[in-house]
Amino acid sequence: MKFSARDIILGAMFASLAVVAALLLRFLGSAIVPFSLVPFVALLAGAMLGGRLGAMSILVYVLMGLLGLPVFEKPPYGGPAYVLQPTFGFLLGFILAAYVTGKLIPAGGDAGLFRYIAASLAGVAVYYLVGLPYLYLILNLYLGKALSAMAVIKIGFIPFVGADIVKAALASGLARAVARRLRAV
Ligand SMILES: O=C(O)CCCC[C@@H]1SC[C@@H]2NC(=O)N[C@@H]21
Repeated sequence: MKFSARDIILGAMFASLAVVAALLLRFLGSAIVPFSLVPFVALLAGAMLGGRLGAMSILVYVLMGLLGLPVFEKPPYGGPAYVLQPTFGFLLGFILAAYVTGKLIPAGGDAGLFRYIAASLAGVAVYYLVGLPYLYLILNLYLGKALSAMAVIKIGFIPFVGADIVKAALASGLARAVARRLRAV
């Protein structure tokens, strides 16, 4: 897999944006599943950089955290043991979501807004499909909470899905506007 200097700079920028997005909302407290702006960054990375580079940028963010940098939103904020946090599945899901979102948008910057929104919504579906089963497994099998699937949906999906659709729409609008501007120059 080859990346140009431009790819590396863009990937690093989006990894940094994910860090800023996580740090910005730390003050919200330590709910089991926090409100997060990282999904917005992941969808934007996929839509703007394409599947491969978008996913790579979010992978770099997740690896920074796993290596011990305090870049995640919830305590303990980083380190390898974060894989046992109930929300770690969402972080894995963001990598895949960036990939899927980017792959569903044709390169070249002339896709319509509907295409961007559909691709971003597919990305939202992807991170929930990874994040919710992971949340269920960690809460039940590791933390011994005995929660039903419905209870997990009430903690990890219902409070957030509306705002996540808004994030997908905003990421789509921004990515398309930037692509059109770049095509015009
Ligand atoms: O940093 C973490 O530990 C990941 C947080 C995941 C939060 C999830 S992502 C889907 C849903 N939308 C949000 O705004 N928060 C949750």
